[in-house]
Amino acid sequence: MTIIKVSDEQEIINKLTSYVQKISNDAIYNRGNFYIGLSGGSVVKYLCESLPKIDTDWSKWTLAFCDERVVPEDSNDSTFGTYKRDLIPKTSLKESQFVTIKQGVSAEEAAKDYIEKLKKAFGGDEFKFDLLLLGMGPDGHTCSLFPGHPLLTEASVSVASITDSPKPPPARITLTFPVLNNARNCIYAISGSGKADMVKRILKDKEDLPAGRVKPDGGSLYWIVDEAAAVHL
Ligand SMILES: O=C1O[C@H](COP(=O)(O)O)[C@@H](O)[C@H](O)[C@H]1O
Repeated sequence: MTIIKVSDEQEIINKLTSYVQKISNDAIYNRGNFYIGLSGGSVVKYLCESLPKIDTDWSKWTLAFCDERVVPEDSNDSTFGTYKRDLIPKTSLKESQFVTIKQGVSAEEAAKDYIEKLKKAFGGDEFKFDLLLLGMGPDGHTCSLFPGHPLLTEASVSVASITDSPKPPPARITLTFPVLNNARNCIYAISGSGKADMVKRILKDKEDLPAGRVKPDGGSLYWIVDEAAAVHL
């Protein structure tokens, strides 16, 4: 694990730009395509600023979601809806390159459908992402994997549904830990004093909280943390 301390949010964006550029171009050079998993929450604004600065072959990108809220695409809570509005117009990405959730169905059905869509995208049932871009809530959750929730030990499915998310909206789908820990690279982008206590509990005190369980098997893990969030490290 590499912890990268930066001064502020602008530096988080700069670091993301250089890391994603390198990882995407390596993936395209070595395997001909690039599979990335995007998160929601505060990470969205960083990515909508950093990704358009990247020099890459956008046509080789497939973009899926580490988790997604089961809401209409035009809802402010829809993670895809936000990237569609704030990222796509700034790049030459096409909407069809995003693996999106089925609309108008239950979380359970959306999760099952998402597994099928990922199988098509990856050409098989091993979902090996080149890069997952992750956020962490002040309670230590990542994706839609919350402290103390039974989904933390879910290993029978690659994408699970949740209808009792402690953070609204309650219905979501999420990648499970076996998929997260099968990624080639995972990057957390964390900012602000509101995350400082949790950053310390996970990175210094090594408490067993969901975000700390991301340890890609044979892959690389980076935590980009700004000064305010890293204050207790
Ligand atoms: O609800 C969610 O929360 C986490 C963390 O969000 P943040 O705003 O505290 O950064 C996010 O990573 C996840 O994708 C999202 O659905």
